[in-house]
Amino acid sequence: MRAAEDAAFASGIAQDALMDRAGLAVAREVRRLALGRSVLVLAGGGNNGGDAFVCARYLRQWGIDVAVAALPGHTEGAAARMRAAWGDAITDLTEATPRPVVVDGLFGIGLSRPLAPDLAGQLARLTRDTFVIAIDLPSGIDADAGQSFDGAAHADCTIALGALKPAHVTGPDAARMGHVLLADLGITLPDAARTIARPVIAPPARDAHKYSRGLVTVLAGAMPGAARLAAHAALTAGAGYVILAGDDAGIGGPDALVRRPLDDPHSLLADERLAAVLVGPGLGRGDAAGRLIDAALACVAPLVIDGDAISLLGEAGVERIATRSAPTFLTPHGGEFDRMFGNGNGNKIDRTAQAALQARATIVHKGPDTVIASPDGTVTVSPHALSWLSTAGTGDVLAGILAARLRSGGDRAAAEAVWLHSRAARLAGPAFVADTLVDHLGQAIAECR
Ligand SMILES: NC(=O)C1=CN([C@@H]2O[C@H](COP(=O)(O)OP(=O)(O)OC[C@H]3O[C@@H](n4cnc5c(N)ncnc54)[C@H](O)[C@@H]3O)[C@@H](O)[C@H]2O)[C@H](O)CC1
Ligand SMILES: [K+]
Repeated sequence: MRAAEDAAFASGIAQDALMDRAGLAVAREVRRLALGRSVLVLAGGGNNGGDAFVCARYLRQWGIDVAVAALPGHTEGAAARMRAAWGDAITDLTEATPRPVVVDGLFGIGLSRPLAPDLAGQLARLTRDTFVIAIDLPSGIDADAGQSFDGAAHADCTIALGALKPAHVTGPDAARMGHVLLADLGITLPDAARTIARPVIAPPARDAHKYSRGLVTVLAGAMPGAARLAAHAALTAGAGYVILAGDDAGIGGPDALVRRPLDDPHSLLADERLAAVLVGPGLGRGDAAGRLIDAALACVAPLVIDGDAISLLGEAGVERIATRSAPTFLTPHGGEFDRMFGNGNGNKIDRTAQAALQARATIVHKGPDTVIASPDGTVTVSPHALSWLSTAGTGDVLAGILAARLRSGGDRAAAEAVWLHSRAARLAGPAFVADTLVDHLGQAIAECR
């Protein structure tokens, strides 16, 4: 955002004009949301406060009852000019009284440390039992989502200026934003991370057959139920033919699943018609698991690696994955990700993007926020998973959907899979078992027209 602003200034856009756009965009939303109620605008000393003064000026101009409480501000620059242009009463934060609608314009992306306790206390006092609209970010939040500070504000609605920042979509503070709206400032932004959108999934071609739709082989291990669940999800999510390979994989599951023994995994995976191989769900961590992983890594088909397989491969697996000739997809949750890539610094977006480059693989880093990063640098964030998804088996379903989407989804397969999985969870309603997700995949796909 800083770079985009600098480029806009260099191209001749005046800082005052940009601040006016920002403040006006906020004022329009405040007018819409306040519904005639009186408004208290909190203004900080920097540019976030500058936006707040612009907002207050427009609200006053539109006849809305608005008061301003501010921190001491800079004496020059755009923010100081906006403060001067307000030209009306300004109270100290400690003397301000709450109003039904509070606009939080204390700090935005310039925040570099936690709010001082007395300031955090004032902010909490003024935002209790009021409708809070945050300018760019609730004050006290690290915009880069690198860390989570004590004393940060919360909002009912956050108006992100120009672009979503990492904290809007990832990390624990994403839950403090309320409803996030994005205001266009009319400046050019680099092609950075995107949030997920409903994919378009075409029906199979008129002359489609089971192999053109995609042959998927799922390798079963110590807990064959997990592999069966993944295989069932793959069948339902659009694969033409699904093989469930394993010693006792023959119990239960749909009759359309084709069962194969796993006595010779190398020749099983040598089938040139394979659209995808999935290894990991319920694999276990014994010697047999290691041999299956070796066979899977050696095969020339696109490969999805999930669960135990990621943990078993660990750090040493990164290089082995990077040297594969066919595309590889990893679907770790946080713990599995850390086991393979370490739990280094930075937010989830940056860490996942870095890992994708290292492993030359597409990584679906799961959690309440799922980050999908490809080796070509593309990043897609799915910000708000349903917390009901946090049960055993839902990851197996995701891995199966992903394996199924690889043939027709190509580069978009991972985003398609995450969207379908998340949508199926919403359709399943609360308190479902993972198996139930599979029953809702058809409806989720039907929505992707
Ligand atoms: N650049 C522009 O013209 C526009 C920016 N927009 C808005 O500006 C903010 C970012 O503004 P900035 O001045 O860089 O920072 P803040 O207003 O967020 O912070 C001000 C200032 O406060 C100091 N500071 C940092 N942490 C603390 C703390 N914990 N306690 C006290 N003081 C702190 C630090 O010196 C900061 O510089 C952006 O979010 C937008 O709202 C607009 O988009 C329009 C154009
Ligand atoms: K703010």
